[in-house]
Amino acid sequence: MANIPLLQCIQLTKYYQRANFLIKVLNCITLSIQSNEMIAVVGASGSGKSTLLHLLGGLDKPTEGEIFFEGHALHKLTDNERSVIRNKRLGFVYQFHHLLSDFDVLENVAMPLLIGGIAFNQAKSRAQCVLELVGLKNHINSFPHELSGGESQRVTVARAIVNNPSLILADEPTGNLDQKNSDSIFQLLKKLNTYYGTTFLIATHDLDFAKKCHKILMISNGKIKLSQNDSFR
Ligand SMILES: Nc1ncnc2c1ncn2[C@@H]1O[C@H](COP(=O)(O)OP(=O)(O)OP(=O)(O)O)[C@@H](O)[C@H]1O
Repeated sequence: MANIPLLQCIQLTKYYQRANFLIKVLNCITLSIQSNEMIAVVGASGSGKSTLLHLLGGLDKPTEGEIFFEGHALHKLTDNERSVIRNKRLGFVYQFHHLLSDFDVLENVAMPLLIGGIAFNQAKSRAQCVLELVGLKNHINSFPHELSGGESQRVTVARAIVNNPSLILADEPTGNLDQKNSDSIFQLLKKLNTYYGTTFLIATHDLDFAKKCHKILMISNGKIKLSQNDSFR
């Protein structure tokens, strides 16, 4: 029997309003993602990578089509219902780190747990474990402005995984990093994929990064092509 996909979208279409007309960014996309996959999303600038991630992560609603995540029909839920699922089951990693500047690293990472109603001490100790996992135990009391680009990105990854999500959507996670930091972020995501079974969908312009993922999803002219990565290592 075929596995039930972790995430599935059926005939997904997205239009945006631009001045007096509508632009169609995604055109009738159908896609299934199984647990444990690590998929790179590639395509030219403006092709719709972020748009796809936002729709699949329930941050925005499609104009047409259906999205199912762990059996939930995201397209039918209210904003509130989607945000509950996002907080519990999904993690997001952005290129621009979106760390809260008035809070230290530990508090930034603990924040999703605190928002989810977890007691402070428990949230803090879980955040501490995750920061050790991403190699930042010496920075738990640093503030975002005291971190390098690579360290900030590790904090973002730590914050994304603190809830133990089944799916992480990463938008240009290595966009502003040098090769060494980019490799190290890839190794970190790969470790989470291998040891914890976390599924990843990663929008990237970095083709070397993409070549190291299990599959590559190419967006062009509103359509997608998902292929097994022959050069997967
Ligand atoms: N909220 C919005 N309103 C109107 N148009 C939008 C909106 N968000 C994105 N777009 C347009 O949709 C298209 C796809 O944008 P998107 O950000 O998804 O592309 P992308 O592939 O992630 O680009 P990049 O690689 O440059 O980050 C672009 O033409 C963009 O201008």
